Amino acid sequence: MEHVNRVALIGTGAVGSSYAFALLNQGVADELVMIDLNKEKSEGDVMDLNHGLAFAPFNKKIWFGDYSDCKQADIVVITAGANQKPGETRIDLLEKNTDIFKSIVGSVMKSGFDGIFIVATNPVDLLTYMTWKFSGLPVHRVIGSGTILDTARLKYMLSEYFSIDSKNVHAYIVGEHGDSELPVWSHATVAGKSIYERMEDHPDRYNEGDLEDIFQQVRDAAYAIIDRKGATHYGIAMGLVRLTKAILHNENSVLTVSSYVDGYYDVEGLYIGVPAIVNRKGIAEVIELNLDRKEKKQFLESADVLKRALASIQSKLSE
Ligand SMILES: NC(=O)C1=CN([C@@H]2O[C@H](COP(=O)(O)OP(=O)(O)OC[C@H]3O[C@@H](n4cnc5c(N)ncnc54)[C@H](O)[C@@H]3O)[C@@H](O)[C@H]2O)C=CC1
Ligand SMILES: CC(=O)C(=O)O
Repeated sequence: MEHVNRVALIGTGAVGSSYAFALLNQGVADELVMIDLNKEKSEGDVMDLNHGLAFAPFNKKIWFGDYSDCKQADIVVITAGANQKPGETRIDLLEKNTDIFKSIVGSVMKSGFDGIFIVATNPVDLLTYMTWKFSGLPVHRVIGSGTILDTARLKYMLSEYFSIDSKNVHAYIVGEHGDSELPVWSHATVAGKSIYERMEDHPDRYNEGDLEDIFQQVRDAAYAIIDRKGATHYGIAMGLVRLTKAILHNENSVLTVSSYVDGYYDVEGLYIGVPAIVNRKGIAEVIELNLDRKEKKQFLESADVLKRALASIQSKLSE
């Protein structure tokens, strides 16, 4: 009998319901079970999505469920928890969301789940670490969305700046999904040329100083969107579907996910956004880029921000 791919989604708020919608429209996964404390809203979403099935690429099964449904899930995606209010950083959410995760991850594991976790709730690097600790699963089967969204934002903005299709732009944001993240300009390419070479082709059009402005817009994008509409959800939802597809379709895709690094980049025992090969087993390999001196310093500073935040919450692991 053919394997039926099941995704269990925990948290069906702005991010979760957008993910469900994108998953359905892209025809990824055979079954989707939606779980949330807010039963009414989640049930409403399930009804609404089911009414769109006739227009989806192929038929799916979608239902409002409970933790027992996680037992047969290939992937559990967690988007539950508090989001940032205007002016709040992602790290400000740490304590509140760690408590929520302790209960959610405990309930998922109690079901007998033995698949792959994808975490999107903020602060995502730290909650991915917590999910790993609370679940006891191997590190390669606990993945955070990390800087996939920031990398997508960077590709979009570079594509606009250079007037080149974003598919021909290769550039990564790494580090914390948050204020200390950094761009890896030393490995950025546009139309097969290093970003700096491409700028030299047209010195009348391009200026290296513009790169800092582009990066700042990427780093601060969430604040800009939250100020305008209260939350960001479409971009991350599409990124989560991309990640789900890379796993279920065994794609060996390179994505800047939050991965466990221990000894890589001199960082020990931390989840942080780095390029990694993702396939049916989860994270198959973390790619260690040859960062230049400035980037390495920034990366270590970003890891330090995460390390300090983690230290402030260590007691939650032994409670
Ligand atoms: N990693 C990334 O790039 C991004 C992450 N996010 C994060 O995603 C998270 C969710 O954001 P939104 O969807 O905007 O929030 P939201 O408030 O719209 O939805 C959160 C949902 O979680 C549910 N929930 C809370 N506690 C729960 C529990 N114990 N069990 C089950 N469900 C529970 C709520 O009922 C609600 O439906 C936030 O932490 C936000 O910062 C948002 C955008 C991008
Ligand atoms: C909210 C958030 O983490 C983002 O849009 O990047």
